[in-house]
Amino acid sequence: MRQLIAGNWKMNGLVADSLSLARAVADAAPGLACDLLVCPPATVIRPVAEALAGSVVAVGGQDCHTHANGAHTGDVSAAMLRDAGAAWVILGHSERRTDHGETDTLVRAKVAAAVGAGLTPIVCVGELEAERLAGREQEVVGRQIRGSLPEDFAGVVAYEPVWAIGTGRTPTEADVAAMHGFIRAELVAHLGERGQSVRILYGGSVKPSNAAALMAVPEVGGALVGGASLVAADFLAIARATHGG
Ligand SMILES: O=C(CO)COP(=O)(O)O
Repeated sequence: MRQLIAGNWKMNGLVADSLSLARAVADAAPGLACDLLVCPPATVIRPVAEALAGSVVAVGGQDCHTHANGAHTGDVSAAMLRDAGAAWVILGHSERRTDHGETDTLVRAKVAAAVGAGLTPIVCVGELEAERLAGREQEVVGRQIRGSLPEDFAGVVAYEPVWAIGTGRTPTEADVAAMHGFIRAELVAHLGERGQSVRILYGGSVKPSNAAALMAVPEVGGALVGGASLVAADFLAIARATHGG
């Protein structure tokens, strides 16, 4: 399966800079051997999606509510993301889990809402540094997978160790291999045969300098890129580091 390079722009981007970033990615996309996705803030999804219409670059949101509409001030539903031009949505990012107290149960409900609205979910899992130091990373990630993914899950999983996000630190390739192998086994145990075809992205300080090594690790199906996705040249360099298999 082709690797997926997804950019999580987080809370960054006004219309003008978002459009130039999106266009720069789209211009280079036809020559790349991976799938490409950008996830801008909700306010610029529509202009970015319009600018990318007809390109191979997909657009996603960064969160959605569990309900399609209603009295939920400040929230955005999956149907609204879809209506704005998104086809994907990131769910359960550690920043959502930390900043907004999101639980596995809530993430699971959001997955159902996203799929119901026609979006493909990318569900994020990953341990805190203290949990890794205590040797509990597989226990934590296994619990997140079983709690956050419905049994009929057909999206993407992103392994993002919380301590690697925005820090410039990454796990060793051996640690990534061990965790992705563990996640694959958990997916198959939880989802049956369908668990074999779920792409497992790595996220956390992916840069042009480390992308080739990380993307070559077995069971790494691509990357979820934060900071480096805001610079077109860096995001594209990461995309060129995929193995296109
Ligand atoms: O959180 C991330 C992507 O969702 C990773 O962020 P950084 O690439 O900035 O570490």
